[in-house]
Amino acid sequence: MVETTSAKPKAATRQISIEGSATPAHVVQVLGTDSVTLGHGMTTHIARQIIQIQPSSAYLIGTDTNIAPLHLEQLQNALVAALAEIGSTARVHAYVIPPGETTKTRETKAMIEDWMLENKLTRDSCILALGGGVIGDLFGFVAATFMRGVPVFQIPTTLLAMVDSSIGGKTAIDTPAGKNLIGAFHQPRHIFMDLAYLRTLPRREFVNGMAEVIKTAAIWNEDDFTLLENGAEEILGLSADNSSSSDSKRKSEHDLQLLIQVVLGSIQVKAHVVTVDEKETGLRGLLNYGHTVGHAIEAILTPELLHGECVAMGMVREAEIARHLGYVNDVVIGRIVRVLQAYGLPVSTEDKKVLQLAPGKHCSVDQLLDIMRVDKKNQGDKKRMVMLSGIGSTYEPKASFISDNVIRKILSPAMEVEAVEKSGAVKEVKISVPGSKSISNRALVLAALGSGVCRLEGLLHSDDVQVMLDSLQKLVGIKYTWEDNGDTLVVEGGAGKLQVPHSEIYLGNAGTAARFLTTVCCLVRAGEGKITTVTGNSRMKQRPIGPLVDALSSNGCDLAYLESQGCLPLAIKPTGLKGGHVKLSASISSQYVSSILLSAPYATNPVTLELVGDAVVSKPYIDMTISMMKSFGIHATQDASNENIYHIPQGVYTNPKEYLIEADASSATYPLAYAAITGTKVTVTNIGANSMQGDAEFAVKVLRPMGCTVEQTATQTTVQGPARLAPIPSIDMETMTDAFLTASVLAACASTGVAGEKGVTKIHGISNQRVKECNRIAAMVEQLAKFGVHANELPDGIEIHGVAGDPKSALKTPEGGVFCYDDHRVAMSFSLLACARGSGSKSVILEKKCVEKTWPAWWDALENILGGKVHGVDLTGHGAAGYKSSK
Ligand SMILES: O=C(O)C1=C[C@@H](OP(=O)(O)O)[C@@H](O)[C@H](O)C1
Ligand SMILES: C=C(OP(=O)(O)O)C(=O)O
Repeated sequence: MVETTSAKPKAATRQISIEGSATPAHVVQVLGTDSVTLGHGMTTHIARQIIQIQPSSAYLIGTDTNIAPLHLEQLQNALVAALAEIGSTARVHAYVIPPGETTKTRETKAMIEDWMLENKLTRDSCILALGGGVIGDLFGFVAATFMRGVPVFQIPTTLLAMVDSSIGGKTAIDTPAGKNLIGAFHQPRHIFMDLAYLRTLPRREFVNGMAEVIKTAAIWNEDDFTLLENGAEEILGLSADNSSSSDSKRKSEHDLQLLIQVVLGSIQVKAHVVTVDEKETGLRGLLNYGHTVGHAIEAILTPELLHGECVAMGMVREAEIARHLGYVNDVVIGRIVRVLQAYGLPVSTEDKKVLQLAPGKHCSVDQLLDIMRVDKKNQGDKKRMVMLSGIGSTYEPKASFISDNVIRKILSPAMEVEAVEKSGAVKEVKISVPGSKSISNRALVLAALGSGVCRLEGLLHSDDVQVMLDSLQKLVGIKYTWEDNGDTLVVEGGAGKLQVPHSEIYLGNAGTAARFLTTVCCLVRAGEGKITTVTGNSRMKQRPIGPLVDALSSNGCDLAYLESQGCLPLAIKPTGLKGGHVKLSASISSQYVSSILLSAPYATNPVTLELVGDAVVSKPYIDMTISMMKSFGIHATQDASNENIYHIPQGVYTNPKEYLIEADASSATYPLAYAAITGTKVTVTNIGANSMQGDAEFAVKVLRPMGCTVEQTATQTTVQGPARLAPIPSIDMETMTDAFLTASVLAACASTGVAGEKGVTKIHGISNQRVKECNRIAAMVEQLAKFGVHANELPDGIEIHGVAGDPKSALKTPEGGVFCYDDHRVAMSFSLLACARGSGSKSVILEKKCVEKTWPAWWDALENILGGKVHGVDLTGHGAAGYKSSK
């Protein structure tokens, strides 16, 4: 592997002062000469420089009808004045075309050329491309071929054109076969980037350019990437139509310096890369990160979606391909996704924004692969794309060859899982599972509320944690940095300082984040008249939060339901939490209890929390909360005479220097169950009896009674599956509710060993699983039936009638595929049942992406570590009606 990371070079740069501008400009070298001037308010300078660098008989400004009314006259006047200053009689012309990619054609090029010929422009003329990427590419290409080539100056007016297309001399037009397929390398004489132009750039266009800035940082420089991660709100505030920033604020020196830092960092990389590899024989190909998939998406979604938006989606997919190939881990994907989302860029073609902007358009995998066939980076029929090896580094110093099979697997919405063939000797597989969702989200709340710096090691990188990180950034204003290639997150706590966020707190379908942060939002005191909106996805808007809201309201907090009673979204006023005696009903979710516990130290008075009503569920999670609060310096205690009463002292969490997050015991149930269901041996190397998670007992309490050989040490768990799984007549899984789905698919394969007799397993204590990511009990009954397994609901659980005899012959093909109800645990559990089917059989698991809630790399782990076989399938298009998504 070629490490391209350490202190990678950027192009040489010097500062100059510009007449009439208070801000010094930066001059960047490309191909050994001063080629880019980046400054603010430089029209006069630009005009004088152009006529000095390139004395000509005529100057033709090429622009479009969007830019012309804003900037053309000013530039024309400046040129005329500059020419007059030196007594030149050179002509100044303008050619204005309609805006947009659709004009970047052979026809427009011919029209411009004919006009130039008619107007007697000669070889000593010069073209000035004033506009975005289309103008730069098109007028650049006109310049490349007019009279065998005339000089061109690039004057980009969009962020995208500044950081990307204006540098490097690529010029082109589009043809029906694809974008930029006909063109030439024609280096500009100079590129003038006047940041004042960005003041008129709409926010969406600004964000469009940020996609390329993010891309460049991702392949080249982690520090630049960190700046983008932490500065999203501020950087977005620099866009023109940002309502919260007035014109005067935008023009402030600090903002301008930040903008210069962001743009300069990016163009220095591009300038360096172009200098090393002008004609793109290797290194320059790295700038195409995200573009192989991105261009294919763009070909379908243009003009509704912009180039940067498509590249953003491409970056995520290409990073996922790198993860599948083992080059990067979840941390990298998490950071890429989070930073793109922070700037409002779409990260998947299923993104709400994409569906709104391009309704009715669909990117089928076959179509995407087909479009990729004409990518310029391809060698013959071999596709190439840029593989990251970390943030700021790439696997090769050029684009890598990737097989269609791999691309299909990552792009497909569904996964086909092959049955696992039993081989003779059992070999042991070792696997470490990702960090605990529950512990990650608690640790983040604690560290953000605490004082001092905390290094969180082993954090989970998944959707649920992502929404927590984003929200804390907004609520507490904390900044993060990553160490050890992203394995450690360094959080500087706010010591209880909180603010009403500028935008809504969106928590997807993360129960922990939604519940924990509802109380944190009540803690906010400053910001009278302002409101925090807490919301989630459509399922989260159905999941109950009423008991928590009731408890907080009775304590003087002001929360209002914005849609349905008892559910998100909520409007929360910054009242602070009064404290004292708080009564709470916790029979639906223990997360309500953890929520109040976590925030209680910051109440005005010490909190006594009394749990009332029916029995409390998921008690191990409450113990986990108390134990973690202790690690952060606050000792909550259970009342000596009433175990339903907790006393929480006031205080501020003291951040431990380091906090190690346990691996996820619920996730560990899947590889362990894989051993159980396939009769193989699996060791989960990072979950053992020492864990504070209830689900860590799954192996001992569920797998062992089912006939597995289980060895559990303090830190790891090994399971050897039996020849036949035995049913468990009755088991209470109240302390490990999330693991009941895993147990259910095992129970489906369990039999008594008596011919023709079905083994029945009854799971109790899990009734609140009806209000999780979906109604999980109903979901299991429905989907098990597709495999020919009968199950029925119990008031507090599920009864499963295992197939009599060998599951290999008894389990049927789940016709229409397994619906996952957008529930990660349904998807992971049924992917195991698919492994247990007869030789050669294949089962389709729809909505494969839902695993990203807690284990984004599950499919990679199933195939690359456990030894399962999976294939990407895209059932949309043919027979799609049968595959309705539950979303
Ligand atoms: O506090 C936590 O981290 C969790 C508590 C449990 O929820 P309930 O208390 O609602 O059962 C569990 O299902 C969830 O995945 C995580
Ligand atoms: C129920 C779950 O999640 P949450 O309640 O945190 O959304 C889960 O992970 O299974």
